[in-house]
Amino acid sequence: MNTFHNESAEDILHQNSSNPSLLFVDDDQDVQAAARLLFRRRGIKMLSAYDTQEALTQLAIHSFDLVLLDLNYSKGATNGAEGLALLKDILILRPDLPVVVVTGHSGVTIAVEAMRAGACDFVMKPWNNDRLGNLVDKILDGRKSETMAESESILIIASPDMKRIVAEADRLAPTRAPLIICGPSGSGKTVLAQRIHALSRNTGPIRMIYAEECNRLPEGGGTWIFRDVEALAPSLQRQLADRLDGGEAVRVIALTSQDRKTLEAQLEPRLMLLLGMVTLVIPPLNERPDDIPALAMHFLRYFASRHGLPEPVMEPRHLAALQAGLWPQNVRSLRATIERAVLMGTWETPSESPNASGDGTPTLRDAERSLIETALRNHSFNVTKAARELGLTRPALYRRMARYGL
Ligand SMILES: Nc1ncnc2c1ncn2[C@@H]1O[C@H](COP(=O)(O)OP(=O)(O)OP(=O)(O)O)[C@@H](O)[C@H]1O
Repeated sequence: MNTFHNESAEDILHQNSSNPSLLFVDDDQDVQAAARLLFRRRGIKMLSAYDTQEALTQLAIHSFDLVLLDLNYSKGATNGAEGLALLKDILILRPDLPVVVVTGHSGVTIAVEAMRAGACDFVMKPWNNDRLGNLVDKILDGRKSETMAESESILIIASPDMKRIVAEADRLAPTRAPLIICGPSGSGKTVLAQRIHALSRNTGPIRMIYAEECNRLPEGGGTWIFRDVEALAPSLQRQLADRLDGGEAVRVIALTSQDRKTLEAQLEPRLMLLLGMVTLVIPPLNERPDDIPALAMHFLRYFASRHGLPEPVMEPRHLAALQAGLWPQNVRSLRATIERAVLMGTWETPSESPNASGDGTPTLRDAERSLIETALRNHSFNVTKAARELGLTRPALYRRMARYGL
């Protein structure tokens, strides 16, 4: 794992201060360190992300005023594809957030492509400290405060299946085509529909309609997302078909946990024909285990930050157990499991926990864990200071933190 945590405890402490904050996305630790020094001197809070997924998680957790974006994060990558894809995701999530591209390897042509895609400026590496500092000040001065992103709209994708589905969704998003999204409960149909709306040219509102509770169709345009579309009353199905047939300026995205064939048997044939030009099918989570590590890391960081608790260390055996797990509600179940792990501070289920002696009496392990936790909290998770207070070396403290999932 990389150094996502390096300054986060300190920075999280300051997150309520009125200083502006920026997210610096770059895989190079030296570059991160140089930037941190520069912005600290200028009174700007800086958080680091070392790859795409960390950047998305940081955006889910914090409210930033600016993103500085290198365009390559994997070893040897120079074509800027990773950065351009991340830029697109950032602009979907936070259309108003200024993004400045800071790049060396990719060259000016790709930096210009990034500006065409929505970046507000670019700086070549190695940068001139005064120039970069002044550019950042200028952007921050002209910026009104940003509202917090909804973590719920973040879509983490790692598996080939999801990459293919999202690429197809992105391709169709700017059209007015109605869509059906099939997938079991909690698999991500709603987040995908939100992404399609965000990428569409539709400036109207997004309306989330629970088909079962719907007793009349909404008025006005925008994107109408029907959840469990098959539950829409037959009379409303007919009305919807009439309105779509009549060319109403509305984009309909129909979500269902049924497969397409079953849906077809339940929907008014005319409505099925109008809605079902394209069907995107999201597989259950256990059919795409490659998504599990990325989702687990995302939720771990998100909930640790949201609850102000340390992230339990995720060892390979925990990950293997997650990948082998059954997820009746798919990503929703995984999310709940990770939130519980963060809240409990451990991956063990209470019945298996070796931390408790069974009769409620604290064990030596409990006492040690609690001492360590208190020392870490007293020092805002600064490991050096906590180790000094506990009379331990840093490595000895790290070993105990790992043991107790701190
Ligand atoms: N790829 C993903 N990345 C991040 N979060 C996700 C992803 N997929 C799903 N989630 C999260 O999992 C939860 C369930 O997702 P969502 O509501 O989109 O599922 P759904 O298929 O619409 O479920 P239902 O059919 O029960 O309404 C949400 O909290 C959502 O943010």
